[in-house]
Amino acid sequence: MAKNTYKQNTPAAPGRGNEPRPVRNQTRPAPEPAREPRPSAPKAAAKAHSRGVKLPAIKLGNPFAFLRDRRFQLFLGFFFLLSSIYLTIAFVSFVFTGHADQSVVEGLSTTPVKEAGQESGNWLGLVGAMLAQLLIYKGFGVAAFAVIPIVFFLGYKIVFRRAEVSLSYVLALCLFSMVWLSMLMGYIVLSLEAPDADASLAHSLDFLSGGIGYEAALWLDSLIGWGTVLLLAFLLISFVVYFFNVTSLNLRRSETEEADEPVVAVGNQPFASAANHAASPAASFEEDEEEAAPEMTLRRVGPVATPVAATARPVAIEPEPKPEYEEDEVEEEEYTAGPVAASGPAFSIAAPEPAPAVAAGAAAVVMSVAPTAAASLASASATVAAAGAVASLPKGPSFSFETPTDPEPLSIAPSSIPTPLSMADLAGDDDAPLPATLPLPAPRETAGPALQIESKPGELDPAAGADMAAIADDDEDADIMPAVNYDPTLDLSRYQYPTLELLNDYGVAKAQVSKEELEANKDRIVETLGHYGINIASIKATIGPTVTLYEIVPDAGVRISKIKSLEDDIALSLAALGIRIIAPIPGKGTIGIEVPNTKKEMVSIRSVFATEKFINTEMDLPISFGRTITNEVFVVDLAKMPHLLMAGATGQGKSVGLNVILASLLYKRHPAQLKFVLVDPKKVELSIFNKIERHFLAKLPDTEEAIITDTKKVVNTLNSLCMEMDKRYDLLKDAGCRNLKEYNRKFIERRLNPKKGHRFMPFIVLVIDELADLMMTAGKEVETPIARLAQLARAIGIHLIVATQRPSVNVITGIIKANFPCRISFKVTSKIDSRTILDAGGADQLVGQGDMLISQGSDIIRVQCAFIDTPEVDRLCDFIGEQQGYPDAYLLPEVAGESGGGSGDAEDFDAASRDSMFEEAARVIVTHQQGSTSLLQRRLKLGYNRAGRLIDQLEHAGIVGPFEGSKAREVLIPDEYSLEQLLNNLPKS
Ligand SMILES: Nc1ncnc2c1ncn2[C@@H]1O[C@H](COP(=O)(O)OP(=O)(O)OP(=O)(O)O)[C@@H](O)[C@H]1O
Repeated sequence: MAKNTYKQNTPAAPGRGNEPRPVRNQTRPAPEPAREPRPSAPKAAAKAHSRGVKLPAIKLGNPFAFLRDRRFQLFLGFFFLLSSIYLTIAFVSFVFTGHADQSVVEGLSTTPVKEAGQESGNWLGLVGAMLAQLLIYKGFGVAAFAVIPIVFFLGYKIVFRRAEVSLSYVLALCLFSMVWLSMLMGYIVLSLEAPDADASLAHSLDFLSGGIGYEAALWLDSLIGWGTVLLLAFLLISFVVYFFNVTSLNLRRSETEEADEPVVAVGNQPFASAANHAASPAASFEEDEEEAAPEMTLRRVGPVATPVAATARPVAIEPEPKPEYEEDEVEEEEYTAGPVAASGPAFSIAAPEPAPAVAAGAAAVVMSVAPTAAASLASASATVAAAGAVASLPKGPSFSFETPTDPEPLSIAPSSIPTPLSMADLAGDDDAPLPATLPLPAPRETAGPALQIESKPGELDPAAGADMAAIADDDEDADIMPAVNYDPTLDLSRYQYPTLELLNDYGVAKAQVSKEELEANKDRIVETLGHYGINIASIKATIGPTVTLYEIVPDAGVRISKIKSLEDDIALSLAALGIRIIAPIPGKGTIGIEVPNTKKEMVSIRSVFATEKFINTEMDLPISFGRTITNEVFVVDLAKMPHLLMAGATGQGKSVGLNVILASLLYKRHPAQLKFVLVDPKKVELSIFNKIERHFLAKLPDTEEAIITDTKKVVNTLNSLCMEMDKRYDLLKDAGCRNLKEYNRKFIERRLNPKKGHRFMPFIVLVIDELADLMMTAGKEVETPIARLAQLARAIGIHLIVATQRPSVNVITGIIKANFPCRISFKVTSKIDSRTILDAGGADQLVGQGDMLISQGSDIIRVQCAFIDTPEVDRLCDFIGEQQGYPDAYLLPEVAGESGGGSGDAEDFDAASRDSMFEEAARVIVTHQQGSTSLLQRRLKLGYNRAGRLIDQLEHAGIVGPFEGSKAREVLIPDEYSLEQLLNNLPKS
């Protein structure tokens, strides 16, 4: 990471009034010998700063904003559409009237326009005649007709906002055809002009080539004579090879036959519905040998791919006449049933290397980032320059500070460059997803080049196709790859990834710490440590979004443990909230003191999403949390975590944090690859995500709402997830895979048979917004499945994110904690809470508003969580929700006895048979935090039997845990307030 660090060493400047206290230890080693020369730009800015000149904020205007005005777009789109009609008529007319109009157009300089217009024979008047004359006669001859599809396509794409092929595809095809055909025609016309040829015929046909074609042919003819024909043929072949990505000439199945294959839609849930399985990739290697993956042959990736996505249900396929050569190898229905055949002429085949679209996307990233990075650098250098002024005030020990320039662009690309801001656009095609996000190499049918070839390894006898199927079926580890990869995103192939435009643009972030603040803090740190006899060799300050880290190098001989033991005293002396001491900073041997900035900088979600680190990440489930103290974007992979426990007192940024996690995943994953199970006992926090039910949510069968707000239903959902987990493990075992990634790869490569129950398995992320609520009402019943999932679900792609306001040991029990190695804490109210969640203090010292500590094993990192506002989440969900989705949410396995719930479920707690002293007994138990029958007997003066019955009822209500032999039962409700809430929620007798 590049940082601008300006170091300023002692000695103190003479004559300044407020020198720091003299440092006691005069024998400390001399500070760094030489003063680093500072670059001139910061120097100038430092001067400006010291003169009190405010540096102008760099603001990027948006001169092209009108391009996003939909009215303007429609105006432009219709203009192009009508222009294409106009050109067609003008060109056709030219064929009949062109010769006559020639003199009219050429005589325009001498004839008045009105007169010329009346003389013009073109059906579209003088303008029609001029256009045709320019493009056909002087330009490319009849090949100029190729301009029309380009103009039409532009209009269509702008008006309807969709297109089955990319603009670059149409442009490349039409422009090449135009130039090549024009040259060919030019050569033909030239040949007809040969002395022995019919001159009048040549003259009447010279419009065929146009001026450019004719001149080019003339030029070539003079250079290489009839070699022109060979050159033209060579150009054509080269174009076909590159444009259609031809890599093999295995033409056993002719292209025409392929093109005749019907387009088949695949069922809506490739992983859920049996119908879909029937039509899914298996087709190429079903049980019978005849189903062997046929030799892969040429398939066009053509413009008609989208019907696959547009069709909601599997389409019945009429058997086609079999191509003769296939008779021995392939059963026809099988061959045409899968998504392979589904594509017919519109089909793409996974290329082993990234499709050109990917490369284009990468280029787009670089290009788009450049202006932004420049802006951020400019702003950063301005800040650093200002900071330079501070560093030039030498006082006390060596003091330096750094304002890190951003490792990635700090700001987002200016909105005047709309295209780069679109995540989907970065892939090089409007319709394509981000290449980096897709773990699958398969290009989408709309994005890639039009024709790709994949052939079976050469050493295999083509006639042995049937054997291949048998091998693939029986030995799933066979090296032989079936020809075409399965694309799980095919059902929603037109799905558009959310764009950054949906998020608020807060402009370029600025460091908010003034030199006075830095100086004052430094002085106080030096002074305070001096009080305790700790002398400092140097201090370095790093300004982060929320806190500034003062990195201290103590004098030789000072023990770090001494500083650590003085943590509270130092914090008291500095008298600021949120001082955190890190002694030593891991891997550095220095001591860190984090002091909150008086003015915090808000880290916008857009600024952390618009970074290369996030855009180009290869992670499975990337979460871009925010920025670290050094302003680095903090991106982690949930798949590796593999679960996350989040705590924080109310109002400290937990809900925003959850939204950041969900938004990160929504930006980077396709609905086929990820499903959320959302549990929201607070009922309002996650309800906003209802709109994406048919895209990204999972639910139990026969439930109305995908988001679970009723705590009683949570137990069923958790049990259902456990069932899903067990099922997934069975499938993994059957497939001989160790984890989901391996399994899905195998499935995509069609090495697993859907008829044996195999399916593409999306990641499932379970989000529980308030664990305390659940533990209160269902206790062990939720704890057990949560612990089980947390222990086992990692390998099969089920990840848990559990949040709670109350990080007490009643809620975050030992068993839960043990299975969540990655924990996040926003500000909590006490050191004890901090220890409960992080196994360390510090979270109580945070400053709130998204300031958080992330503990992964032994490392604790301070991060300012990005901020995403509710309207932004709303827009994101609308954007996804308005697109075509699956017919229903992803269905989890059905749990037996679902409606009734298990024993102890508060739902089946019989209100009528409840003891009249039930509530009183509950209060006694909770007040004393002791679940014993004898306590009730004593306090309520009851007989043993009645007290025993009451305890049973309390267990049913989830207030006490189950019978544990001689020990008192565990009390599941931590305090009276929670108890009152629970009692209010119980059915009344
Ligand atoms: N990352 C952040 N950056 C700036 N401000 C934030 C951030 N996170 C939260 N805030 C501020 O704090 C307020 C409360 O945040 P949030 O609703 O996420 O708290 P919470 O912990 O979920 O509270 P509760 O548990 O009561 O729902 C927000 O409305 C916002 O103003």
